[in-house]
Amino acid sequence: MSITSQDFDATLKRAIDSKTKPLGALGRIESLAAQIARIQHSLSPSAETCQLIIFAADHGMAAAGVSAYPQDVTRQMVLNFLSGGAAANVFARSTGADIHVVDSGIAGEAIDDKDLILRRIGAGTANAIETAAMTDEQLAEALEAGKALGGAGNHDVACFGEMGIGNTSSASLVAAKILGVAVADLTGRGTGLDDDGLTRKQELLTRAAGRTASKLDARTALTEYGGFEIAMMAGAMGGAADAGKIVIVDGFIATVAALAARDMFAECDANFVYAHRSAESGHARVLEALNAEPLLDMGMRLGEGTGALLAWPLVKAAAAMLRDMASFDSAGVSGPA
Ligand SMILES: O=C(O)c1ccc[n+]([C@@H]2O[C@H](COP(=O)([O-])O)[C@@H](O)[C@H]2O)c1
Ligand SMILES: Cc1cc2nc[nH]c2cc1C
Repeated sequence: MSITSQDFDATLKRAIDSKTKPLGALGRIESLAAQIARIQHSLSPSAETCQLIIFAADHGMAAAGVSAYPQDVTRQMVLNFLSGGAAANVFARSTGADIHVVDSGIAGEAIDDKDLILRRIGAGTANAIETAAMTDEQLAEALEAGKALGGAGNHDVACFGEMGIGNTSSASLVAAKILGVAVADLTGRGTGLDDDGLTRKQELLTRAAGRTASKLDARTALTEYGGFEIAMMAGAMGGAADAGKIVIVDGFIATVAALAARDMFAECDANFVYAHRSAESGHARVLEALNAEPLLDMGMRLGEGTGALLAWPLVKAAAAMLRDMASFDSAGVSGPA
């Protein structure tokens, strides 16, 4: 006989409330544990193993001057990931997560490195200020490749990160079109534009947004404005959720991928845990639209999945709490008077 979700929720609440602590005293760790238990349909859940996949790609828009850094930095940072020197590598080592890097469409020749996963959709997107960033076929290919990568392997936890100069512009446009809001309201400084740079970015993105209707479905928004890494990450989030993994959503760009995934893949968001509130100004608004309260607020705006990696220990601890903590009965501790 199968247990209904109502029965499961009641049993789960009893299990959490019977742990040796005052009722509710572990705060958000308790709701996080409940979410993980529902994802795994288990009162002994596990979040012990974690994989970070970083998707890297370039953006035609970068040439218009929407970023504080040159496009070459995407490729240079991928080489840095491959030699283990980036923040994502350091955090993966310090938390014990596995890390993989995917070329989703870096400009120029493909990088020749045995550790780099090649899923190149193209050598960067077209300039989305003037024209659609990618074709329908390219979007379908990126979503499929992402789904397969996100669903593979047997880690309990999947973190997805990105690297792509210009991708805050792409993410702001995709989010604005899915939510039907003005892109200027979701436009921030990215890697660190000054005031003049931000004004110019807002003007360019407003021009780009003017090419299409004010509200678009996720697939059209990704085709018009998405990056290959953002589309692949959205697919990976859907694939990982399908495979029953806990998905930790990183910063601004990753949250926009989650917003798109939610529109495209039914019920995947039940598996999403939002890691942190990025300092990128549009992130708070997108999180609000998702009704998501992230675990951390560290003033970070790096990307690469760094915020997701820092949130993993909280996720791991929440699962361990439910699985391993003694109950009042088993420990012989008195309940409330
Ligand atoms: O994750 C975030 O919230 C975040 C916020 C701002 C910037 N980034 C990173 O910075 C790059 C994009 O910034 P930009 O200014 O080139 O659009 C890209 O590689 C992202 O990983 C990431
Ligand atoms: C140096 C650098 C590292 C990054 N990591 C993610 N986005 C980045 C952007 C820059 C510019």
